[in-house]
Amino acid sequence: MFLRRVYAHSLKSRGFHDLRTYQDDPRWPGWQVIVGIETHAQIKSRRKLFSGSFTSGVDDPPNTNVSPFDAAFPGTLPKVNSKCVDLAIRTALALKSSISLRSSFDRKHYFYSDQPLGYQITQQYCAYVVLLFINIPMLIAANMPAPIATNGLLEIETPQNSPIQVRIKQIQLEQDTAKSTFNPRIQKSHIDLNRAGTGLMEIVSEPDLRSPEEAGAYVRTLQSVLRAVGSSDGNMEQGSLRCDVNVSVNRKGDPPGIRCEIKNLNSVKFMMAAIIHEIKRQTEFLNANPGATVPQETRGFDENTFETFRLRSKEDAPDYRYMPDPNLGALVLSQARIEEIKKNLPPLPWEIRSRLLNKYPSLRAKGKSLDVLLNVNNGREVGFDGEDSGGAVEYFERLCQTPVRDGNRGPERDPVVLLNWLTHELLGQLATRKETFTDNPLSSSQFGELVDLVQDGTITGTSGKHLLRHMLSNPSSRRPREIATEFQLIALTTSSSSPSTALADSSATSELEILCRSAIADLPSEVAALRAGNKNVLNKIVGHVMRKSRGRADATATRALVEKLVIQDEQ
Ligand SMILES: Nc1ncnc2c1ncn2[C@@H]1O[C@H](COP(=O)(O)OP(=O)(O)OP(=O)(O)O)[C@@H](O)[C@H]1O
Ligand SMILES: [Mg+2]
Ligand SMILES: [Mg+2]
Repeated sequence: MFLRRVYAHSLKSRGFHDLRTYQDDPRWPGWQVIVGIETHAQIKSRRKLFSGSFTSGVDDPPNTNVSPFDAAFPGTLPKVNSKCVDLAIRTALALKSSISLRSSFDRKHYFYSDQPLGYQITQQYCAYVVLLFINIPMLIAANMPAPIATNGLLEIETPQNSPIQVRIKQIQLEQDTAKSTFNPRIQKSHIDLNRAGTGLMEIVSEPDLRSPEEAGAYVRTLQSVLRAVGSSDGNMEQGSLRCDVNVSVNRKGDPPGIRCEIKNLNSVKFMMAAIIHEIKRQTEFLNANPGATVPQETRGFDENTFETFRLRSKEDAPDYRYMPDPNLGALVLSQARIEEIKKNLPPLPWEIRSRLLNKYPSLRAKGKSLDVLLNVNNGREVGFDGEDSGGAVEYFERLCQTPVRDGNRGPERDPVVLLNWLTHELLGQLATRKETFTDNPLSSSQFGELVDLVQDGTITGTSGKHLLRHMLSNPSSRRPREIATEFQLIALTTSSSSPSTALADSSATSELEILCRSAIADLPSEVAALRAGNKNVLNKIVGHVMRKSRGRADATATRALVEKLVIQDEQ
């Protein structure tokens, strides 16, 4: 009993007090997987954390945004950028953390070419002097962890489970490093100091995740929170969000295993693949070495082989020689400042989600697409005045309104159809162009009209996608109907199933008939098979017509017409 209590206490002190009930996973039966994630999110501020120089985008020429402090010139001093602090407070409030009214900065020493100062300024310990009055006054230098926020909570959802509460251990402010690139051809390293000193938030989760899927959901949810509060772009591809993932395995009923940390993962896909490989590697090791524990290591991830590899063992772990930064005083926050930021906190993803579901109940079945929408909802400009330049959610809500065109009310729009077009087609095509929602040049009235044209049969779905591609490449204020007419995208239909549009005129009808007749002439053996009762070949004939019409033929109308013509010819 006593030992059990001691064991429970030791787990609790290591952050495991909330161990969830064991759930067997058929991919690794008998094993429990534990994952904790350290996320580094670049703070979305115009200036760096401790210097006045601007932060850089990916396209900035190397070494253009560098102050003497960023380049570690002797005699230069850091000065905290209060905007970065405010954004960290926003994040902490969104993650339901307790904010330290007094925190401090430390130096974490290591020597690397992308680290001009020879140390990184971060938040690790608080070495201030505490006066204790017991019998005689005692002076104690307390080494207390002092990050800006601790004890947070983030609720995540996975399709398999009910919502999971992931505890956030701490949020700390720190500097980003410079970037070094090695050119093997000329055997030279190049250093770009643009990133040096950019503000980062390290957000550390407790070991509350139990599968690669939960880890993926955690990072995606965190991304949407950071974007909603405007504290980070959270863009993994561009490096504004990077994850170190800690993985351990233990047999059912055993205490948690020894963790290995996989560094610097820059996509959710790679992170999940790294976890899967670690589970395989660690369980194989434990099966092959009964009674042993997994050696604690820091590992990297090879994006080509999808495997992790050893970087260093615990024994080789560097001694960072943490010490308080003597050039930076304590970071003292007033309750009033925190309250002010709280008052202006924009709605959080889960609040927006439930508001949208209330307004459009049919979206309940579209949970995944809704998450995509919330995740890209970062159109707003960062500012504390509550100004909103319009994110993806606002765009979607504008789309859902019944349009009034030329004084007439348009058709009622279906939120499910609009969400599909927005998340699959619009975001999909933007992604192939390496763009994000903020680059979308289509107004909500243009995009809404485009979807209306497809919905009322004026153009086919295929033509709708072509039209969208064209409008993304050639931004203008022109109406989609006008462009569709100019490019002859108007659907070819039969007169009997003519859509409610004046544009599907009789010439279009005859064009479809001509195309169907020529397909019948081109495919005699398929026509013979159709006559013999093989309905499957109909798809081939319809496909032929669709191709010849460059996607303008309406599939249902074409099907009916081909059948009719084949039967007619027979008679
Ligand atoms: N047994 C375990 N299995 C998996 N993850 C664990 C386990 N124990 C702790 N963790 C996770 O490891 C992470 C530890 O991060 P933390 O920043 O506290 O320390 P660190 O990795 O030692 O330091 P550094 O910031 O220098 O990398 C946390 O996310 C925690 O949840
Ligand atoms: Mg850490
Ligand atoms: Mg770590």
